[in-house]
Formats: sequence, structure tokens, C-alpha cells
Amino acid sequence: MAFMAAAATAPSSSSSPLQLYKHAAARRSAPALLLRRPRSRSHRNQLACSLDATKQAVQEERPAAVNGVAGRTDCYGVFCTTYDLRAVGARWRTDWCKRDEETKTWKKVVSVAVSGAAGMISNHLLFKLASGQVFGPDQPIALKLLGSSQRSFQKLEGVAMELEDSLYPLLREVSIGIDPYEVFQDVEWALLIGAKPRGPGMERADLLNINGHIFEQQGKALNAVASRNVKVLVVGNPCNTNALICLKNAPDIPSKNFHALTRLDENRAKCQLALKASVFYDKISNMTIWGNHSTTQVPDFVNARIDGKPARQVIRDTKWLHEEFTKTVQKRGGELIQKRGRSSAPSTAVSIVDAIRSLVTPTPEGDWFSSGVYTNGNPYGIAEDIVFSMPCRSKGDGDYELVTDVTIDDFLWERIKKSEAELLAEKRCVGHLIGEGEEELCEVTEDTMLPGEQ
Ligand SMILES: NC(=O)C1=CN([C@@H]2O[C@H](COP(=O)(O)OP(=O)(O)OC[C@H]3O[C@@H](n4cnc5c(N)ncnc54)[C@H](OP(=O)(O)O)[C@@H]3O)[C@@H](O)[C@H]2O)C=CC1
Ligand SMILES: O=C([O-])CC(=O)C(=O)O
Repeated sequence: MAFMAAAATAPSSSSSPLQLYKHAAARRSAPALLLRRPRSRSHRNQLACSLDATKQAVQEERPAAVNGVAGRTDCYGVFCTTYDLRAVGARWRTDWCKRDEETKTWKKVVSVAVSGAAGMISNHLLFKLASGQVFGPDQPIALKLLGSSQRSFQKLEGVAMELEDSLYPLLREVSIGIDPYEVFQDVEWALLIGAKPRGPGMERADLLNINGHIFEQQGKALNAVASRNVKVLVVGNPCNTNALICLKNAPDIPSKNFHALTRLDENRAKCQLALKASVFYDKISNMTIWGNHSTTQVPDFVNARIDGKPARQVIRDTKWLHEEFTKTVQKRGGELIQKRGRSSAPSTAVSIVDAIRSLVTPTPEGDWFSSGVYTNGNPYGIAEDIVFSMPCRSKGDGDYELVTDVTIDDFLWERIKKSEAELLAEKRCVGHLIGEGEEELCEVTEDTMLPGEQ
């Protein structure tokens, strides 16, 4: 049986996104285009070479591609090409494999969905994912890009084209679509970045409601079609409550698998301590962000360490720690927006990389990282059933455990309770999205702000 590789189903340059959308609508399904590339001779050889080592993975990919091609006319250029990988392998495999031992040890392809894939954060993140710096140099990757509407479809095509042109050896597949039920099919990671930014005059409750609906839908889609052990990282704001909505709508996926991104806040806090202590920032460890990704977040200088010593032994300026440090970290996002005119994107992408790597590599002995996780039997006395940033450790298997040996003093506790109250208020606003009440119960305070809002 001929083994078909690099089947492709991308749109022809002459077909507009609108046509594609109509075509898909007629099938009662949004388009999901699969881009594969028999790009160059060396790349074909890589595919052939890795066949034995990754045969199972390749076989798993294949049916979708072959089936996809059969009934479709909407493809462009090189992506329309279908070829026989076995034939390619037979011709070149021997020499190539001698030269390229590396690909033999490649792991099974990991399937990663990214929403808001045409946005600013993704603009940086996708290229890091494709390069291997996130999942490792032996980890081939399939990227599934989710857009929100027909309008964003053309942008996603552009993103996919740039990924293609980057010639990343590990990037095995790029697909784009606007239907989460298609895009999330079997994904092992879902990086949920897409969200509507808060516009002028928009109430916080409106933002919670609008974005909440996005995460309600995406939670349902993940529940229906994603890998049963999918890891979900919610970035789109307000990320803690969006993550809560998402997990509540995905009851068949462990709640523990959902994270809200607070790693950017951790990195910001490390930077501030390093500046104050006049040390390079790799000397800062054990930094926790407690609570919400908002201006009520609590950067923890009590348990943080500088070059292995408690931060308070190195930085004796208690007033600075209590007042300036805390406020600077809480408002860093807003300050950045004022200077740059837009919210942080490159550093957010870096922090997403850090957050994923913290789950797929073992946490260094004695250290930990922060993540917004579901409170379900937490040892700190924080309200259950919310998504709250806490200190975590991982064995590198994608899972994590909460750290128990931390001190929470009165200063921290008072502020942790404030952030907790804010999250409980946010939760009441989205009761209608998590099956727990009515929208009218929403009473968010003025204090409830994203880091970017001041
Ligand atoms: N947790 C954190 O630490 C941080 C979080 N953020 C948050 O990340 C999010 C993305 O930021 P950024 O990439 O800079 O923003 P951009 O505005 O550049 O991109 C956002 C993307 O979201 C998508 N989007 C907009 N409206 C909707 C919708 N109704 N449904 C689905 N998708 C939608 C858009 O995609 P399309 O074209 O498909 O509509 C757009 O490409 C924001 O919510 C921001 O507040 C930002 C920094 C830090
Ligand atoms: O408010 C925003 O969109 C930006 C943000 O989250 C941050 O910079 O931490």
C-alpha cells in the first residue's frame, strides 16, 4: 500500500476566504485547512528518515490528510502536492539516515492548538513553538491555528505562510480554522490567547461576559474533541476567570489540566527584585504570584530567594518591598501600555514558553513556579472552586503539585484575601456561563482591573 505523505488542503490563491467560508458553511462546518509541505529534498528526506521512528505518529496524521484531499479543490501551490513518502524514502533513505541520526530519535508529533493565532502574542509565540525551543529539539509539532471569524481567516493564512517560509524542520503540520470543534480535534495542548480587548466605556462585567462566552464555547469544544489529557493554558483576559469558565465547560477533562497565565507576572517580579538587589535575574528563585492576574495580584517577596538566601535578608528595605515592589509588579502591564501604546506581547510570549517548559521539564530542586490553577483541596486555606495563582512544582510530565512549604505572613494574607474576593466576585458575574446562577448577581468593584488597566 502506498504511504501518502504531505497531502495538502490549503486554499487556492484565487479562492477568497469568503468563498471558503461559504463552502464550509454549506457543509455546516467552518473550514479547517491543513497545510503540509514536501518542501525541499532535504525535508522530504527527513520525513522519510523519521518514518521508522515515528511511524505510528505519521500514520495517525495520515488519514486526515488523505481524506481531506479527496473531496477538495481548495488548495494552493506546493500544498496541493501529494507524494509517496515510501518512494522518496526508498531512493534517499540510506544516505540520509546515515547523516541524520537525529530524526530517528524524534518523539511522536505533539499537537498544539493556538487561539488568537493572528494576534500580537501569537506573532511571537508561534515561531518559538515551531523552532523547538518550547517542547525540545527532538519534538516534532503540529500547529492548529484558531481564528474567531471569517475576517480573521485571511490573516491566519498569512501566518501559516510565514511559518512555512521559516523552514522549521520540526514543524510537521499547520492547519487553520475558525471552528474550535475542528481545530481542537485530538490536541494535546491548547493555548487560548484569543480574546476581545476591553474597549472604551466597556464595563468590566461586559468584558467578563463577552470573553466568557468565548471560553465557554472553547471549553465545550475541548471537552468534545481534544485529547482526554489536554493541557490548557488560558492567556486571554481576564485569564483566571476565563480558565474557570473553560474548565467548568469541560467536565470530562481533569480540572487540574487548566492553567491561567501568571508567569509573566512572576518574570516581572523577578526582574524587579534583581534590579533592587543588583544581581542578574537568574539569581532570583522561589517567586510566587498569588491570586488573580490583575492589579490585586500578590508578588511574594516573603518566600522569594536571591542567590539562595531569603529575599528579605538581601533587600533590607521593607518599605520598598511592601509598597513599591508590590505596586510596580501589579501595575507593570499598565505602565508598559502607556510607554509602548499596546499591551505586552513579546514578553508574554516568552512567559508562555516558560510556563509550558515548567510543565514539560522537571522543576529544579527546591524551586517552584507560579501558575493560575484550580483550587481543589489547596493547603493554604484559599477559597475552593476558583482559578488562583499559586506555587507549583512539576516532574516534567505535564502535571504539577502544589508547594506546601511556604510561609504566608499577615502582609501577604491580607492581600491574598483581597485577590480571592475579586475572583469570587468575577465568578458571580459568570455564573450563567458555569451553570451556577444568573448574570444579575454580577457586582465587580472598580478595583477589579487587568494589569493593563489603570
Ligand atoms: N495573562 C497574561 O499575562 C496576559 C494576557 N494578555 C491577554 O492576551 C489576549 C491577547 O493579546 P494580544 O495577542 O496582544 O491581542 P491581539 O488583539 O493582538 O490579538 C487578539 C486575538 O484575539 C482574537 N479575538 C478577538 N476577539 C475575539 C473573539 N470575540 N473571539 C475569539 N477571538 C477573538 C483576535 O483574533 P481574530 O482575528 O481571529 O478575531 C486577535 O487576533 C488579550 O486578552 C490580552 O489582554 C496579554 C498580555 C499578558
Ligand atoms: O491588560 C492587558 O491586556 C495586558 C496584561 O494582561 C499584562 O500586561 O499583564
